[in-house]
Amino acid sequence: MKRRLLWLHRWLSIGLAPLLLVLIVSGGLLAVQPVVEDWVAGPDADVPVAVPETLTWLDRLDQRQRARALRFEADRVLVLTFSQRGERRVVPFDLTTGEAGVERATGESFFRTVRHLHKDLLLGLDGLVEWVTYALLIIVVTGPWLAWPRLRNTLSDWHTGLGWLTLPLIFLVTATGALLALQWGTPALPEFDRDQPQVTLPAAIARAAQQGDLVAVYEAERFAQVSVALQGADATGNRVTYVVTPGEVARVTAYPGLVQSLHQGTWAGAISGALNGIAALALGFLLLSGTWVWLRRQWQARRREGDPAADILVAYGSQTGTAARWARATAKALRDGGERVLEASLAGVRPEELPGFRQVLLIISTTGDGEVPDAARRFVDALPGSRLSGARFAVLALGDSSYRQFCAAGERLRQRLLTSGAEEVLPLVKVDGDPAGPWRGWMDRVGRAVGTDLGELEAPDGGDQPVRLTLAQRQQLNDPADPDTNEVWSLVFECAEPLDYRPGDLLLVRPAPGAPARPYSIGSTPLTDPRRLMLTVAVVTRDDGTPGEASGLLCRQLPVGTPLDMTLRRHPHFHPPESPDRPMIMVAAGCGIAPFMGFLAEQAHRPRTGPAWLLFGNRKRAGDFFYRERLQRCLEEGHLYRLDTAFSRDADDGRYVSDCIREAGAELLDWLERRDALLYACGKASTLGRGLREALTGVLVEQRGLAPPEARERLRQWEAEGRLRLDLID
Ligand SMILES: Cc1cc2nc3c(=O)[nH]c(=O)nc-3n(C[C@H](O)[C@H](O)[C@H](O)COP(=O)(O)O)c2cc1C
Repeated sequence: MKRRLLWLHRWLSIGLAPLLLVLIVSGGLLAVQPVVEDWVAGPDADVPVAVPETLTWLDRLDQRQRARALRFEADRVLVLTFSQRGERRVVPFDLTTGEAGVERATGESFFRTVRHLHKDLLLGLDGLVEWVTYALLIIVVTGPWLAWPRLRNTLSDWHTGLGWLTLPLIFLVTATGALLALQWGTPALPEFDRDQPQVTLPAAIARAAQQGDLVAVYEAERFAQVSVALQGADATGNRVTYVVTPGEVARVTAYPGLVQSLHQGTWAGAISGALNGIAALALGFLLLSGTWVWLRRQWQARRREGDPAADILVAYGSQTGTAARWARATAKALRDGGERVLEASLAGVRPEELPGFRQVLLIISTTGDGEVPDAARRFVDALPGSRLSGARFAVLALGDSSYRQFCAAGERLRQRLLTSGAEEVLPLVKVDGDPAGPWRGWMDRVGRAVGTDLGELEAPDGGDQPVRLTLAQRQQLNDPADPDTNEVWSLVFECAEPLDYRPGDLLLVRPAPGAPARPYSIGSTPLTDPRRLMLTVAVVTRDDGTPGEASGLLCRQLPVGTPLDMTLRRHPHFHPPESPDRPMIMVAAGCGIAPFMGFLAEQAHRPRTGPAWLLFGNRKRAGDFFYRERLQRCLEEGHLYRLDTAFSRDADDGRYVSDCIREAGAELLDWLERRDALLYACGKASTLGRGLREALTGVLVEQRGLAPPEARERLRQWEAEGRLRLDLID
């Protein structure tokens, strides 16, 4: 329901913005018209002038009966308006002397134009104005259902806050506008024949006095070619309005009527005019601020790293950061060669964008059992059915031939691009292990394909680093007596040399020569002790009940005190925030807590003002609440600002970490959007990965009124911007 309302509110406003703006600005000007006119011309008469005296003055001052309008003002001034050959003249007469004063240049013709603009856009489009008025009423009425006001200094909160604050006023002017469009509250005018001779002002006044109860006059004006509308008073001093047509003298009772005077802001003189003016200002602000917020979001969604006018796209799909690092080196080499390059994660690219580039270079790794990295999955899934003729691409596929499906993700990407009609400009290059050599060969051909001399190529810094570590401690974290829990160990390794790494980097363990390496997140910081490094490892159980090779080696077979050769790999995408005041949210399921113990250790050593919030889920509070005491201490010492837990197999809980996200949705969004927090999540792709995306999508739908596709798009955008960082492995 809320989604539909938001859809209506947004698209009616944006679609009709120019027309709405014309109506709002012209309405605002008309609201202040009486005040401006009083200021230019002087206030109206307090007392009407008797009919015989009015007729005498007209007889004296306008013998040829040319006046179009008359108006008595204070201090005995009679203003006559003449129009001759399309030109309006406004002449004031001092009734004490009978002399004509200086002709006035009133704002009347300006306001007449504005009134026309307000009623029919100067083009006779009163039907269109009518529909736009109903649309504006829908926009105003749907507004309050979309968000509560909040006292925060962002443009979108000003939009909501001001909308709520001025709601009675803006509702009044729009609802009365819609009623008038429906002909409610407008006076019923007598029928008349436009071919009849014109009724003059004195004739109209005389007839209204004879046939009706008019005894004194405030003002009169000819209208609709042959008629006269006049305002005066009856014998008891009550205001009366007459419309005198060639055939009829009609006393109009409903004029101006409550609806009309509410809409025009004339029910309480200058004050009501000012209130309507405020309503118009508020509506104008709401329209512009709402549109601006929307445009800004659109623009942000398209923001990428690099040159907006780039004609070469370097895009990557990376699970643990290698492809991203080589993509960066690729982009840098091309930029150094004078090319205009856009560098982006495939998480932030749509297939239909590819034909817009002269050349598309794709670097993609394979993960899991021949799978596409998480961040690139959406892109690869969207390829079938895309029409990409005109797109020119080359793929560098990273992989490891010890896996059964060597470079399968790169092959799948290439195949789908070809099927969609894209043209492959260089043959696919498959990388086995270290990309340095094959990358240089590929770049030579890339340079030739784009016609640039790439010169000296710079391989990325911080490549894999071989390390020899000795197991120093091993401690089981789950309760071995509880068969409901997974076997998880905390391992501490020592190194003879100080190690250079950051929490979140990876330690690759190859259990036997030729066997695939397994990555483990490092959960310590060199700030505590540069010669020690901590891992949290779950024992993988294979279908036949035997443990996985790498996890079995680390948790069961490797005796304490034994050295092991491993590889340290940078994973900069999953480091704690660089800026010390940037808040961080950590979402961990099971042994996904691994890197965050390092984040918290770093938090304790670096003076940081940005708070840390951990959401942790596992099976049983008593059996596998990993690092419980240490987390408790972090809370007490203030390194952890908040800890939410969920235990799915406890009778008194039964929640998953994704439920924690749903429950804390409003606050979580506040951290992400207003406090510019980073959200990290670590766990299994199949469980945490899916649960987290669904929960965050649900929160955006519920809290921000987005449609699910929009919410998913927002997540994709956050992932592409690096606000949402996932380390998901199966
Ligand atoms: C858990 C895991 C699974 C992998 N699965 C495959 C695979 O199925 N096929 C393959 O060729 N390479 C596989 N690899 C090797 C990676 O593709 C290779 O290490 C690559 O350089 C990683 O790049 P990235 O850091 O950008 O994800 C796997 C690596 C890991 C850590």
